[in-house]
Amino acid sequence: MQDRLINPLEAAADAPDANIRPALLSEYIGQPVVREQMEVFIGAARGRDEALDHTLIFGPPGLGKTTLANIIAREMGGNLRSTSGPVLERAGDLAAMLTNLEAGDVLFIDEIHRLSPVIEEILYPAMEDFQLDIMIGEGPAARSIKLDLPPFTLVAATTRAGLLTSPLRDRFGIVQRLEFYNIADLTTIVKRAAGLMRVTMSEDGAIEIARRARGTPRIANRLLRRVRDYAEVKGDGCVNGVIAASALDMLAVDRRGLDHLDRRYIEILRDRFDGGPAGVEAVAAAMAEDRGTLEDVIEPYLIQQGYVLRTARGRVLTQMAIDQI
Ligand SMILES: Nc1ncnc2c1ncn2[C@@H]1O[C@H](COP(=O)(O)OP(=O)(O)OP(=O)(O)O)[C@@H](O)[C@H]1O
Ligand SMILES: [Mg+2]
Repeated sequence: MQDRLINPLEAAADAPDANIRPALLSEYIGQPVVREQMEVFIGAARGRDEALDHTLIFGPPGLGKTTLANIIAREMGGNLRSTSGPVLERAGDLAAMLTNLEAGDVLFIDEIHRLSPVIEEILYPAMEDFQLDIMIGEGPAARSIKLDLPPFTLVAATTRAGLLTSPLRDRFGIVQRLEFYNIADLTTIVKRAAGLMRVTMSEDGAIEIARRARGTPRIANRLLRRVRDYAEVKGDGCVNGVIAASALDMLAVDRRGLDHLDRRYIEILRDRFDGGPAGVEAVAAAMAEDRGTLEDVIEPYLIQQGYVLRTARGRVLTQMAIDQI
């Protein structure tokens, strides 16, 4: 996965993204349903001077979950406190975060599906009644204390909504699912980022990058940086359609936005499993990848684009995949 330029997972090299990450809902491109709903819910909560309901955001990596969490805090005028499921190991870790919140703050828990059951239990009363119920000390000296928490908003993100327990899921008043972006929205995202990065770019340059970004803003921004390098060295610095296309060809990102992992998945399903149906475990083993990577990172886009079907009997390649790959 390491060498995958269009790997949608976040990498250290994406750090400069902080400057191009949208800060307001009006700068959040695409996702019209999510944006419209959040405008209404945030507007209403602000009007009543209440904390926004707890919000769960789910969708494949790189589509803008963390970005949306930041925007919610900003639009609500609260502070954002961030943590993640795997980081919250002990009850005290969560208690410390909760007791430091001020009214109207947003507590952002990334990868909420990786929360331990103990921590989850503490979260329930905190979400429902803004109460913290914890045990202090051990053995005979142990006692339970109850603390009132200020009204806050829990914003949680996950790539695997299916892994959430239903009591946890049910405690979110707002659930938003992010979709892959279409070419038009990705083109706008690329143009906006290019503007902020002071890259000169033509419309067809932006479209070429958008087409190959696998429906994912993080990948679009990453490809933009590499194409800019190419334009500076091999051209006059301007990213036009021709420069973008030859840069992306050099980077082995194909015209459908598929990369070698996507193609390998399709080839394995076609050649070793006769096009399927094949169980996800079997395909993962054949690819020497884990099942989670297949389900989170590779399959969502292939399914959305119509290359692969997920059936009760397993994964099946569509005619389109057989014709094109
Ligand atoms: N709607 C959007 N409009 C413009 N840019 C966006 C949008 N969504 C995401 N981006 C850009 O894509 C980058 C990746 O988004 P983000 O980090 O929010 O993804 P994520 O869903 O949290 O991914 P992960 O699952 O890996 O945590 C951001 O830095 C931002 O620049
Ligand atoms: Mg994130």
